[in-house]
Amino acid sequence: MTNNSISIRKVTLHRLAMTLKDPFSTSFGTFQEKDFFVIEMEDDTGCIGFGESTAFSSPWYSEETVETNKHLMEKFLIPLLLESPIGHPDEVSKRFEPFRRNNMAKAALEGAVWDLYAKRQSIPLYVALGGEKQQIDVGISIGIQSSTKELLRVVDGFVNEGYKRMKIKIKPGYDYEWLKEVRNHFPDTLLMADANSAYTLRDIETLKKLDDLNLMMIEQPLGHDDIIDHAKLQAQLTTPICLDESIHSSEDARKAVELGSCKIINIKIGRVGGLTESKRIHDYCAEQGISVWCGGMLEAGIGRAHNVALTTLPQFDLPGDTAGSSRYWVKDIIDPEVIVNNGVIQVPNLPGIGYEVNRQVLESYRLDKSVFTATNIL
Ligand SMILES: O=C(O)CCC(=O)c1ccccc1C(=O)O
Ligand SMILES: [Mg+2]
Repeated sequence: MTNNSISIRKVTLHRLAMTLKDPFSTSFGTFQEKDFFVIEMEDDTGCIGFGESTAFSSPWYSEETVETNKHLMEKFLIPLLLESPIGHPDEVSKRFEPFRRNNMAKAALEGAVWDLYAKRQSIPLYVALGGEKQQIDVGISIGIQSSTKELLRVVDGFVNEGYKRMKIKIKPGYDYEWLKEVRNHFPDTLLMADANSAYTLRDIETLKKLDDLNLMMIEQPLGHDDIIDHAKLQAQLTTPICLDESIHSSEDARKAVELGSCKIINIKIGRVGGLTESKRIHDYCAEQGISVWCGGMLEAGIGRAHNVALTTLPQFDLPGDTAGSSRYWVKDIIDPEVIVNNGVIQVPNLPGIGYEVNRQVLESYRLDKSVFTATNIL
């Protein structure tokens, strides 16, 4: 270990409950309450880094939940971080490797180490990651609506706000006809669909019809754990398939690309186990000429800031789902909030994640707090 290595002295888990301004519906369920952890990590010099957990309360996007995140962090992952100094944030995912999966629990802690690492050097997190962009283009993800009229109204609002592309959630019975209405009203808008695994190959005729709508891509139409059927489907569609749920690592990305299961990958830091693995997928996709974009998990400000930093890497060549704080929250936990102007976020040139955590607001949402130090876990 060099004397630059990071000795973590204290990890605080703040458990927060926030309520979305509007319910958000997908093919698998409706979200309004968001329960998650803010990870506060302090080193032996008093420097502090922040991370945010992305699992939901129910295991319907992936098998992880807020409670499994808590279990993994408290019992297995935090003790590993407190055990010995860390030379570089890239070592964190390596250190977590003995424990299978649980990527969102790992990513929440790893994100705090990355922020801490950047803050110790007084450089922005995006610079520490090797990012280049000073501003990033973003789109928005639109949940399932009650009527086509309502869907058109919502799309119109976000088009007028300047978001760079509209992603519309679909499910069987809420797909072609609904999207055709949107396409007819917005002939030149960049549109895509996200099925969250709601279809099977038996639905191929419906999925092929979507080829008429000039969609940028269809995200995760088939099984959450599938790359075989997606390859069969991609061979029969002109619209590119983008994988979300199926990709948990750079190895998954390689296999999916080699099989022809997708032409685009949605990178979510939580789903793939952290920023180091996100970068690895990014680098592989850059080599292969595969487009990537940054997905979202309805994050509060800290998770959102991590997404902004990651998106500055060059192969993030399509607008992601990182909408502004005000799309989700009455009051976000960071100052300033993430602001989107005409579909563009200005990347902050401040140390670490580049946004201040507002302790007063954080505490107003806090249900619980637990503290771990090198001594009290022994
Ligand atoms: O606005 C966001 O943060 C992304 C919203 C979104 O599409 C989503 C929200 C919850 C669970 C899964 C997904 C998804 O990308 O599939
Ligand atoms: Mg998705």
